[in-house]
Amino acid sequence: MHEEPEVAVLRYGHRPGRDDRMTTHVGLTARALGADRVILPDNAGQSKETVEDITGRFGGPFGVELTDALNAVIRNWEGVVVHLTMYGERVQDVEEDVREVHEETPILIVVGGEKVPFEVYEHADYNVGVTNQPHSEVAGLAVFLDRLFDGRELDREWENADRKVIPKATGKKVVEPGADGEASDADATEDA
Ligand SMILES: C[S@@+](CC[C@H](N)C(=O)[O-])C[C@H]1O[C@@H](n2cnc3c(N)ncnc32)[C@H](O)[C@@H]1O
Repeated sequence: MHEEPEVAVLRYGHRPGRDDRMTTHVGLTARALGADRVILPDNAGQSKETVEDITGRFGGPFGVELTDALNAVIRNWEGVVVHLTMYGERVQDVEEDVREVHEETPILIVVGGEKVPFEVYEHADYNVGVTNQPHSEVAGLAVFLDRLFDGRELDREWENADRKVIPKATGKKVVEPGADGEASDADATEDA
């Protein structure tokens, strides 16, 4: 999926303390569900560290950046800007359009925290609602990415991981990936 044009996620706003987990989860969700990088406000350094730590252990590639110029990131984006908001067009009505545009063009997905200024709505090429009900930036991002990639992100392979979870019906199995990327039984640890 990484030969496709870039998918970046911009976390618009961060209240230290109150938003720490949410901002971290925006980053982790962006990573797990197929985005190439997340851009966080510069007061979210702790979230950056956590997402980088997870990428170091569970694999990448995935980039994490801080910015002190959220509006400039949106204004200067060379591609399509999708702002996720409960007030937007229904995701099921625009997803096909967005997928087509993405075949040729990088996408910046903007998710808010506290109130998002109207300027963002105006600059966005698409304001998209994952339902028109209030919920969470993490939930909205997850559903949108899954629609964007049409589920392909679920089969993604991870590079340079120092551990890999082997899916099990019951219990936990974590292994060290072998040189060929395959797990070896000798490496297996239960309950890691
Ligand atoms: C807790 S909401 C607060 C939004 C705030 N009331 C405003 O007007 O911008 C935080 C973020 O979650 C996302 N969000 C919440 N509900 C959504 C929905 N139904 N569809 C898409 N995104 C949603 C948006 O990105 C929003 O900025």
